[in-house]
Amino acid sequence: MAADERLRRTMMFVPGNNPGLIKDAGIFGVDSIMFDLEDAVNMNEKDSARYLVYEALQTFDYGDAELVVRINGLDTPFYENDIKAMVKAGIDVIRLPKTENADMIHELENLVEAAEKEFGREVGSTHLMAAIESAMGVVNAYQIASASERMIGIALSAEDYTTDMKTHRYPDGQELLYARNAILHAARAAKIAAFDTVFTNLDDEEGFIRETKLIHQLGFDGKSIINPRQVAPVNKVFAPTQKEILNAQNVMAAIEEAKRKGSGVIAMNGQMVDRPVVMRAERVMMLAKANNLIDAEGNYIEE
Ligand SMILES: CC(=O)SCCNC(=O)CCNC(=O)[C@H](O)C(C)(C)COP(=O)(O)OP(=O)(O)OC[C@H]1O[C@@H](n2cnc3c(N)ncnc32)[C@H](O)[C@@H]1OP(=O)(O)O
Ligand SMILES: O=C([O-])CC(=O)C(=O)O
Ligand SMILES: [Mg+2]
Repeated sequence: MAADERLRRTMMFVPGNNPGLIKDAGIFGVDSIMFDLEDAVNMNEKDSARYLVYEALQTFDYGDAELVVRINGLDTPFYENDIKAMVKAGIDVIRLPKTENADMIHELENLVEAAEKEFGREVGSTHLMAAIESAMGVVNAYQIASASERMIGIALSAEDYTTDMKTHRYPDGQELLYARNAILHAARAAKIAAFDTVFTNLDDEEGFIRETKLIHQLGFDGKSIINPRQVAPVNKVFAPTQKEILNAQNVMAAIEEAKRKGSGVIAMNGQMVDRPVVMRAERVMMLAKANNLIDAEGNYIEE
């Protein structure tokens, strides 16, 4: 599947030092599994975690999930070995934490390309994404997002970001309003995905759903998550309603009719249907399919 066609509603952190979690990470239906070599792993376990994730990637079948690894930052002694091992293992996406500027993506890209050549991987096959965790990163978000053809997304990392901003996270999320919007605009302008940050209080399901509804409304593609219990609520928020699905089906039928008549635009119930409307309808149908809300013929399945 092309990198930009994927659904990326849930990107689940899996600590790279925990064999049990790594083994079972594929059974929860997440869109992307993100093995973590950075902050979930103690300093004295960096080498063993890298080895464990490398072995897991050779051993386990994670089905259709996109496989991502969060490597250690460019200010650590670990990132070069992380990049080599993960490229050798054939990881889909490398996520760089604490990204401040485009030069960091260029450095990452050079090392990834060298590793692809060293290990006989196709040059360009390893995709990249950046976590933005500071004021500097937010200010440079578009430069970061557009720094490489390999970039598939940027993510807000609010735990470190709020620390850098000399605040902390509040239930209403006002402290993240600017960063969320800046990151979204940068991602959309660069035509890559935007991911919202983790929600760390696993017992506050109501707060988690409230935050997910907000970021869905803003336009994020999905959320970084830390636990399988967070998958179903995110998918539910991102699932289209029956009305949205029926409307999308009508749009697709109308545009087919327009094409038969040799036109790219047509009116449907007095509303103009053109390319942006069709693109929204296509995304609704993709989400409907992912949530098993339509059958193979595209008919809505009554609950
Ligand atoms: C600020 C940052 O950098 S955030 C990123 C770094 N942090 C992380 O990676 C943390 C990832 N999450 C976790 O380690 C765990 O979810 C914890 C420690 C937060 C909570 O763990 P638990 O209390 O065991 O959660 P819970 O009881 O809900 O787990 C349910 C099941 O899901 C499994 N599970 C929980 N989290 C994960 C995960 N992230 N990946 C895979 N499996 C998981 C558990 O092993 C358990 O399986 P079982 O039923 O077979 O025993
Ligand atoms: O990427 C995330 O959401 C987790 C993280 O590192 C942070 O919040 O600092
Ligand atoms: Mg962080």
